[in-house]
Amino acid sequence: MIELKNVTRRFGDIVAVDRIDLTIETGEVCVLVGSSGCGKSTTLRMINRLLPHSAGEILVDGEDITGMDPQKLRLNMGYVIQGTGLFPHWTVARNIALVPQLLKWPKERIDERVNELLALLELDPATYGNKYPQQLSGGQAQRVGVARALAADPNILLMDEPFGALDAITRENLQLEMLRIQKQVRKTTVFVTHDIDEALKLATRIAVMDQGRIIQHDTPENILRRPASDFVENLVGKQDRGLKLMGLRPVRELMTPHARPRLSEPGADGLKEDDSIRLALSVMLWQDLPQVSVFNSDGEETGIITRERIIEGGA
Ligand SMILES: Nc1ncnc2c1ncn2[C@@H]1O[C@H](COP(=O)(O)OP(=O)(O)OP(=O)(O)O)[C@@H](O)[C@H]1O
Repeated sequence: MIELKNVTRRFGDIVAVDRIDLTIETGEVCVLVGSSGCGKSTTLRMINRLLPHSAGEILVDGEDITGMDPQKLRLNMGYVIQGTGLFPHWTVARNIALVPQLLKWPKERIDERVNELLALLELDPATYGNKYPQQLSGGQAQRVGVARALAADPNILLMDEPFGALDAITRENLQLEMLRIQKQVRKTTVFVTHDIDEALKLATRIAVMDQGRIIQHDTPENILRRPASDFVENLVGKQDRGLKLMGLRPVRELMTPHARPRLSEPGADGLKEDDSIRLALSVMLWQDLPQVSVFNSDGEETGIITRERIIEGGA
């Protein structure tokens, strides 16, 4: 758990972060969102003590970080930044091995861990382990950055606009990867972005910041349904809130289940129970279908979702 209590950071006369209180529970993904210069990165960098705070208290699992050895603190916090920060003259494998090496893990354990992480990030270890960062695409390099942050299995993951420089498709893929990985590894994560759609997709809770203050800290659903101010309402977009809410809900919630799962033809068309209702609607509109089949993770058809049901209960 991470707790910020009445935390302030000044740069000369500028108050970059202004008396914020924020609690991030273990296993949560807290996304800090807000316009440029509102204090997101400063907040993140105070948590791993890259920046000291000017006032207030920051606690990690109940312990005040001011009294901790900064190196030790950072070894327990993976840090991912935009543009990756990979060492250009080191291979991918050596970059990922950085923290385990600092921790003096035995070589075999490091090799095993590097391969395990490359596989987790869907990069073939034999193909990518010996490449250099400049031989990778932006998306691949960013995956390596995430692998490096996870290398020594830290409890906490700090991510500062990690996908900000990527094209829309790569970005979306990495967001999906991150959701998948988070299901497996459940790290307490603080993620900075200025993209509200990214925040809605990834967060268990969103902290909206403006001018150094946190103006709302809530679940994505509540941020959409009950924005605390005009600022938050404008940030989430007044008009397409209904669609954004549909994006948060899985098909499972509105499907009509079959009495028992049915075996399906290999490659049969349809949606997965975890797909969003927004995706279901999009598929139906695009293919002009009144309903679509829904499949479970074993590939069995478990029900259908209809256009009518979505319109009745979608948002
Ligand atoms: N090292 C520094 N020296 C002086 N002022 C700084 C420094 N770092 C940040 N600031 C100021 O503090 C404020 C908050 O900056 P911060 O980088 O935390 O914002 P941000 O929300 O992360 O913005 P962005 O999305 O543009 O990265 C800004 O006014 C910025 O100019």
